Amino acid sequence: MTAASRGEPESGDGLQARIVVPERGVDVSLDLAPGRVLAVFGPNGAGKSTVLGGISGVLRPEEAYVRVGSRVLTDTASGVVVPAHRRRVALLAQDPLLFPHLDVRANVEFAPRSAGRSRREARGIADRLLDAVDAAEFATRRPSALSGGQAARVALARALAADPHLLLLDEPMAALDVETAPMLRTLLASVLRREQRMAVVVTHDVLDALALADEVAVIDGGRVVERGSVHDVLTAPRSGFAASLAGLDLVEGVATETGVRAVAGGEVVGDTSRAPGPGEQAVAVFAPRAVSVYRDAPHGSPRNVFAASVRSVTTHAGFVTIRSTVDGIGEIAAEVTAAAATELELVPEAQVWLSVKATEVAVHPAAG
Ligand SMILES: Nc1ncnc2c1ncn2[C@@H]1O[C@H](COP(=O)(O)OP(=O)(O)OP(=O)(O)O)[C@@H](O)[C@H]1O
Repeated sequence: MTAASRGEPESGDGLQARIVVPERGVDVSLDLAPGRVLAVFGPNGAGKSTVLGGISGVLRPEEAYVRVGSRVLTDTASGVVVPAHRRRVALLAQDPLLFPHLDVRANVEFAPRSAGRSRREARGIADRLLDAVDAAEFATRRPSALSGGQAARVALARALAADPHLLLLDEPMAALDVETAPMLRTLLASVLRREQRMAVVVTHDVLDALALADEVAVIDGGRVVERGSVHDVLTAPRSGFAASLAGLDLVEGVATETGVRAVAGGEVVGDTSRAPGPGEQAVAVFAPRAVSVYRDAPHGSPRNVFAASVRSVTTHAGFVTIRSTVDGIGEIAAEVTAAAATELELVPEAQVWLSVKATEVAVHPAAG
């Protein structure tokens, strides 16, 4: 069976991967063009690390096809499995896993030396990369004398020293504190851009998508449920998970002539110019700040008016987010100013009315 007959492109310069691990409920196909960065999101246990393991070769899936550029690294159908260390695929996880007995420079020199580079060449590569990740001053230290953020930068330099065709980052910022993470993110963004690296970044932080990625994939329940440019996924999400990343409200259901009939029976009316045909799976998406909150039923005739019960009230930078439950629709978040929240006495269990103008609601096809 050829790659094409399995529905996979046969050649190309980018990444083509299908990872199937039935005992983990994972069946994921991913592709990526050269020089592009993909951010992968998904709930805990969705299968993100399993996919990276399959691509990097540290995991041997039952069924897999991995091609990076013109090299087929795994093809279980024809028995091809290139060992992890010969893939030119670098996997960088939360734990930097530096060699404890080597100093920082020797850690970075290790890959070029193993690839047959001279001592002088390896030294040049290490010094350039340590400089790029702003770690030149630690060159002679042992890993045990580095902070978490310093070790993460050295681990990045070490990964790049192997000149990988593909860089896989598994929550690279997760173990870092709130001051170090933005620094590493900025550094990673400039390194990836400058070196035109193809990379897949698994993350829970939308800032990583904004700073590092060109494209986003959402994995849920072992499947890719949403895929698109960072802009499209964050401005017009099609899954509840992507909507929560983007900070938008999303109501799932089926398309009607005028909007979306939610699973629980209520209807949200909206702009249907990009909607699928009536009866198809659809989502209604709107911004919490487009939701008006009242204590009494509003007058006039906005199309979407819902009686709601406040569940939680949280504040952020002078704005207040009110999450409420609406019968027949589900949970809706509204954002108001702190002044308005005080005036309306918005506290948990308050009974309120929510209204959203139909022109503020985008109706489009639901995710995969
Ligand atoms: N070593 C393992 N052996 C068996 N099952 C595993 C193993 N590692 C993960 N799993 C299971 O495989 C599924 C996918 O896990 P995976 O670690 O890939 O998810 P994830 O999306 O990376 O999650 P997280 O965001 O929590 O890191 C889960 O159901 C998990 O329990």
